[in-house]
Amino acid sequence: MATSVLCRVQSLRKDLFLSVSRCSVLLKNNYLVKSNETDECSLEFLEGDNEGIAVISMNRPKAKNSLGKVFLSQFQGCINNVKFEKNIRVLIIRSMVPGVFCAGADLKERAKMTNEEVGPFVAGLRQSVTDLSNIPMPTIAAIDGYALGGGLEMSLACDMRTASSNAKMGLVETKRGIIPGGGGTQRLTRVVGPALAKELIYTARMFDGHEAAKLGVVNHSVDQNDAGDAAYQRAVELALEITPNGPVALRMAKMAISKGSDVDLTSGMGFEECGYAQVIPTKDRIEGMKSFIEKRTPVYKGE
Ligand SMILES: CC(C)(COP(=O)([O-])OP(=O)([O-])OC[C@H]1O[C@@H](n2cnc3c(N)ncnc32)[C@H](O)[C@@H]1OP(=O)([O-])[O-])[C@@H](O)C(=O)NCCC(=O)NCCSC(=O)C[C@@](C)(O)CC(=O)[O-]
Repeated sequence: MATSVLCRVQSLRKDLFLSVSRCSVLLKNNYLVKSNETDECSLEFLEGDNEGIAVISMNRPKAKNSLGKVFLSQFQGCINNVKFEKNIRVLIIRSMVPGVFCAGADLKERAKMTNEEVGPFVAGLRQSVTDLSNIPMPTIAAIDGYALGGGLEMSLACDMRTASSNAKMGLVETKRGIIPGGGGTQRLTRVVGPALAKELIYTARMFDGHEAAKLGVVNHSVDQNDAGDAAYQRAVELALEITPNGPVALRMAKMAISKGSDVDLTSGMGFEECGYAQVIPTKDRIEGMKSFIEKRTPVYKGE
């Protein structure tokens, strides 16, 4: 069973407050537990066998999860809250809208903006996607449908991606007379290299989940199931391979790989050294060795 949460009581933002105030809430462990199905983005912490996994669910059916002002504000709220969760070891981003992950920029809302408004709005969108990429724990995007423009950019800001066979992905911005603005020019290039990124962006080509795996855009592709959530199920499986491992180690590995990928090898080794220094004083490091010697499963506490 999942516990849905929106945000910490102490950090309620006005827009989130308005959203929360419309739904039934109760206090639990310092969180406002929500049950408002009209929220465009919500955060939940899985329990039982899936404990340690947080899920951001996108749910804006009428506009195919496109990135409008309200959506982005709620998405940012989810990110702001999950990043401080010491007990969360993996974050999954999924859609609750059948057949679509995210349709990118909200083109109808954008059409009403003046030229002066567009630049700052896209800068905010870019920052939200960057905030997602900077979340300290491992992240997985579960792509069970269309992931276009900003939708694919959002998934590229995650550490890993799973996709279903019916997923359709693409940085289609040039078809709309713009360029990727949520980090796609940079992150797709880092994932597949400049030649392929250029081809995909210049052509605005769309590709399915299996093609995406062949191109290296996603880690795993799976045939879609009757429920339409095969990529999400694969993401949970992947998360469950990660959750038993040392939480501090996971975060330090992410930091070293992410920061190291942007610099030369020698500088990258510096990030590895910094990350390693953080795990040395942890109780989890001792537990890792002790459990091996005692021939039992380690119990990590993130300390
Ligand atoms: C996703 C499919 C294939 C589904 O295709 P479909 O299943 O045939 O559904 P549909 O096209 O009938 O869409 C259903 C409803 O969702 C709406 N809708 C759907 N997408 C959007 C959208 N983006 N913005 C606003 N509304 C959208 C659409 O207008 C329609 O509303 P209705 O006509 O029923 O009132 C199709 O709808 C589609 O092609 N959508 C547009 C995809 C697209 O071009 N996205 C923008 C990319 S540019 C970008 O993301 C820019 C960025 C982020 O990098 C930088 C920046 O912010 O500028």
